[in-house]
Amino acid sequence: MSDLIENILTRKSQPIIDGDIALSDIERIVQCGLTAPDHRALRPWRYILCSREDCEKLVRRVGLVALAQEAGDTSVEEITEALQRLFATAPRVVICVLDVDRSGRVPEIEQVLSAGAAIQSMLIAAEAMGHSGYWRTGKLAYSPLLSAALGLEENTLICGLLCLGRLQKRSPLPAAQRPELHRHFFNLNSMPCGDFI
Ligand SMILES: Cc1cc2nc3c(=O)[nH]c(=O)nc-3n(C[C@H](O)[C@H](O)[C@H](O)COP(=O)(O)O)c2cc1C
Repeated sequence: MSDLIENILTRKSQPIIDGDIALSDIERIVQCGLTAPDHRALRPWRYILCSREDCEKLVRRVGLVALAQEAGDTSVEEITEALQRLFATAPRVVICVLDVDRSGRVPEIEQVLSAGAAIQSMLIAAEAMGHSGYWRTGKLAYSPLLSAALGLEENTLICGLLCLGRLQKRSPLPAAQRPELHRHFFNLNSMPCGDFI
């Protein structure tokens, strides 16, 4: 089996990653994301790299946005805590955003699928390079405060906070963790027909 297939089959997200990775490796990983299938070549994705040192900067920006928008203290606290928790899990976070093209040329769902495909490619690339990753969303991805703090427009979605780093020792994929093929993959002849036949 090729290394690529083996990498995909044994891929495992790592929730806590400690070691940092070189910027050149992150650029390579993002380059892999940019090969995602993309209907009509919209190129709707953007990737914002943040390091642990950027966490406080983001927290400050969120505070300023909240002040300007007169948003409640609790939402600032929630986002601050979520940011601190996020950066405690990994040294680098790539914020994966999708600038949704609403011209109607490509349905939004296809743009979201493309953004997801790009993130999956980045996860696989990171692992193939000996690094680790974890795809997160949670309240941060859907926080208008964080979006504003990042200067994102209204038509922009945060599709993932891709945590990246290097582990001293990666935990292996536990046996039988992956779904069984026969539960998800069917032959047309084994599918029930509707009444129309
Ligand atoms: C769009 C998306 C968002 C996710 N958000 C979170 C999240 O916020 N927190 C979390 O613990 N796992 C999240 N996950 C799941 C993990 O990234 C991971 O896939 C899961 O823990 C299973 O591990 P595996 O990738 O090794 O199979 C998300 C997955 C996807 C596809």
